[in-house]
Amino acid sequence: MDKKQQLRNDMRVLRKTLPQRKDQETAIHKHLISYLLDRNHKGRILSYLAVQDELDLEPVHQMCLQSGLSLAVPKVLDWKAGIMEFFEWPKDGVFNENRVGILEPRDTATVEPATGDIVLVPCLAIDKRGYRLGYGGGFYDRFLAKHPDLTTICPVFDKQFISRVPAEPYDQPIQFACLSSGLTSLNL
Ligand SMILES: Nc1nc2c(c(=O)[nH]1)N(C=O)[C@@H](CNc1ccc(C(=O)N[C@@H](CCC(=O)O)C(=O)O)cc1)CN2
Ligand SMILES: Nc1ncnc2c1ncn2[C@@H]1O[C@H](COP(=O)(O)OP(=O)(O)OP(=O)(O)O)[C@@H](O)[C@H]1O
Repeated sequence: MDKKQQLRNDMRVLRKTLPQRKDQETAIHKHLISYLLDRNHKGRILSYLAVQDELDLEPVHQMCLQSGLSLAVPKVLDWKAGIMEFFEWPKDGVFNENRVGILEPRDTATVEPATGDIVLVPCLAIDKRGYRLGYGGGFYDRFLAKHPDLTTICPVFDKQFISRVPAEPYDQPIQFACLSSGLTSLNL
């Protein structure tokens, strides 16, 4: 098994037994919400709907909807080619479950990302250079390569912030990690 796959397996196991998971999650929500409100962000938030033991961003979504911030989540368009796009949050609450159990908007419009939009990127692990480990589909790498002018933030549990993620030439580094201690700049 290659290094990346081994690390994926290890991080999936680790994610199941995180210490103070709920406390960390709550702290991360607070930091993200303050960041979005303090910056008076007017663009879109491109978030994700948690699956398995992923960090759940529900309170952040609630804040976006209450504050009138425009919120979108991904929908996989082509599993083989690793293509996803973002779709507006459905005000009618209608989602479909995709083949790996992730909820995706059913009927809403696709969004064309604009400069400065904020992407909250799910990950299994991230390092201080901003290299991230996902499930291996290359969905975010392809999406971010097409849209280099977005602000990227990985919300992560402390144990997911690791010393080194093996990086490939196509890996798109992430700009910030949001940990329970706050937002930290990566890629330095
Ligand atoms: N919440 C969330 N949404 C997301 C992503 C994500 O990482 N998290 N994605 C980020 O890319 C895209 C979907 N990509 C995914 C790719 C593989 C698996 C996954 O669980 N694969 C299983 C095999 C499951 C199966 O085939 O039945 C595995 O790897 O074991 C999940 C999401 C778009 N939406
Ligand atoms: N911009 C790209 N163009 C073509 N292929 C790409 C691109 N980015 C990634 N890939 C392909 O996607 C595959 C998976 O990449 P990687 O292992 O980095 O996924 P990941 O970042 O863990 O997953 P995800 O982004 O879905 O969460 C690689 O085999 C790679 O060849």
